[in-house]
Amino acid sequence: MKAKIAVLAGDGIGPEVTTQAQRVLQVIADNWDHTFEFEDALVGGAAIDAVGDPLPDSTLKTCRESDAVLFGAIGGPKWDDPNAKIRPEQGLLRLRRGLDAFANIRPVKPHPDLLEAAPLKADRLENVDLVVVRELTGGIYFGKKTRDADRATDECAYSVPEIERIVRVAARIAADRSGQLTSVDKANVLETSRLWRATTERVIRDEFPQVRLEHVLVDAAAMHLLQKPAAFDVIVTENMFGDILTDEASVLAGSMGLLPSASLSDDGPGLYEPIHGSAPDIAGLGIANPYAAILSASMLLRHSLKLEEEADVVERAVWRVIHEGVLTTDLAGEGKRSVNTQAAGDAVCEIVATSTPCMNMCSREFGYRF
Ligand SMILES: NC(=O)C1=CN([C@@H]2O[C@H](COP(=O)(O)OP(=O)(O)OC[C@H]3O[C@@H](n4cnc5c(N)ncnc54)[C@H](O)[C@@H]3O)[C@@H](O)[C@H]2O)C=CC1
Ligand SMILES: CC(C)CC(=O)C(=O)O
Ligand SMILES: [Mg+2]
Repeated sequence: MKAKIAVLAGDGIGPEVTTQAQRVLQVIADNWDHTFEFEDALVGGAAIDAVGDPLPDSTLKTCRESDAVLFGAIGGPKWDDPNAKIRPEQGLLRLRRGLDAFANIRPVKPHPDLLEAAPLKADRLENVDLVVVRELTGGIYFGKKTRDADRATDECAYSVPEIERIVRVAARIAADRSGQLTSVDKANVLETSRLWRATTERVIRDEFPQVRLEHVLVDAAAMHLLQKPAAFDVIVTENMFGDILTDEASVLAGSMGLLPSASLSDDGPGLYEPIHGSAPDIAGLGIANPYAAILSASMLLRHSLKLEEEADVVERAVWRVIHEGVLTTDLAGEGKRSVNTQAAGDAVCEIVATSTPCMNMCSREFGYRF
C-alpha cells in the first residue's frame, strides 16, 4: 500500500524517539512492499523558534492531507516563561482539535520480564491489561482562560454529544474485550461530571446492553489503579483525568517510555504519540526509551493503515527485545547494564526485518496487541 505519514517530532526527546519509530516503519515498508511517504513538519517549541507559531497552518495542512500523523513531544524549559502568550502546548492542543482527534486510546500492559523490578509488588501487576479511553478535545484544557494579577480561571465544559461519542468508542472497545467498562468522574462535586455520568449511563443502557458499566470517582480510581490494577479493563474518562491517570498507570508498565497512544477521529488521519512529554531532564543524552514511540507507530499501522499483521510484528518485536534485556536506563535501573536510544531502535528494527506475519502467534495473552 501507499501511505502518507506526517512526522511532527517536536522538542526535547521527541525527535530522538520519533527517529526510531520512523526507522521501524521504514523497515516495515521495505519488507512488506509498502510505500510510506514521510513528511516532516514543525510543531511546539521548534515551531515557535522557527516561525513564531506552535502549530503553523502549513503543519495542520500537511497533517490533514496525510493518512496518519506520527508525533513526538513538545515543550521544555526554554519556552516555560509563565507570562508567555505563545506556548508549545498550544500547538498540540490545536492539532488535536484541528484533526478532531477526540478519542485518545492509551493501552497499559506490563511486560512480565519487568515485574520483578517494578515499584509495585509483582503479584499486583500480574494480569494487568487495561485501556484508558480519554476524551481529548474538550474539558478544562480547552475552556476559556482568564488571568489577572491576583486571580485566574480555567473553564471546564462538556456537551452531551462530546460525551456520547467518547463513551461509544470506549463501549465498543469494552464489548470486544471483557465487557467491563469503568467510567471515571468527579460527580460528587463537578457539574460536568454529573452530565458525564448521566450521559454515560444512558448510552450504555440504550446502545450497549452487553457492557457492564461501573462509575468510580477519580480520587478513588487513582488509588485503585495502584492497589488493584488488574481489576480494570476499559476506563473511559474526561481529558484531564485521563491525562493524569495514564501518567500514574505508566508506573504499572515500568516507565513513561513504554506507553503509546492513538488519538482517533470519526474520519480523517489518526494522531499517534507516546504518552510522555519532551523529558528535558534527559533530552540530548541519547538515552530516552523509544519503545512508547515505536508502539505508537504500531498503533498507526493497525488503526490508520489497517495493517494488522505488520502491527503485530512490531509489537512482538518490542515484546521480544524487552524479554531479551534490551533495556534503556529507565527500565534497567541506574548503574545497571543498559542500551541507548539508537541501540534499542536497532534491536527492534533487526527483529522486524527478519519477521514474518504472525497473526496466529500474537495474542493479547502473550505480547502487546494495541
Ligand atoms: N504530549 C506531549 O508533548 C507532552 C508534553 N509535555 C511537556 O514536556 C515537558 C516535560 O514535562 P514533564 O512533566 O517532565 O513530563 P515528561 O513526560 O516529559 O517526563 C516525566 C519523567 O519521565 C521521564 N521520561 C519521559 N519519557 C521518557 C522516555 N521516553 N524514556 C525515559 N524516560 C522518560 C522523564 O525523564 C521525566 O523524568 C513539559 O514542557 C511539558 O509541558 C508533557 C506531557 C505531554
Ligand atoms: C501536553 C499536554 C497538552 C497534554 C498531556 O500531558 C498529554 O496529552 O499527555
Ligand atoms: Mg500527559
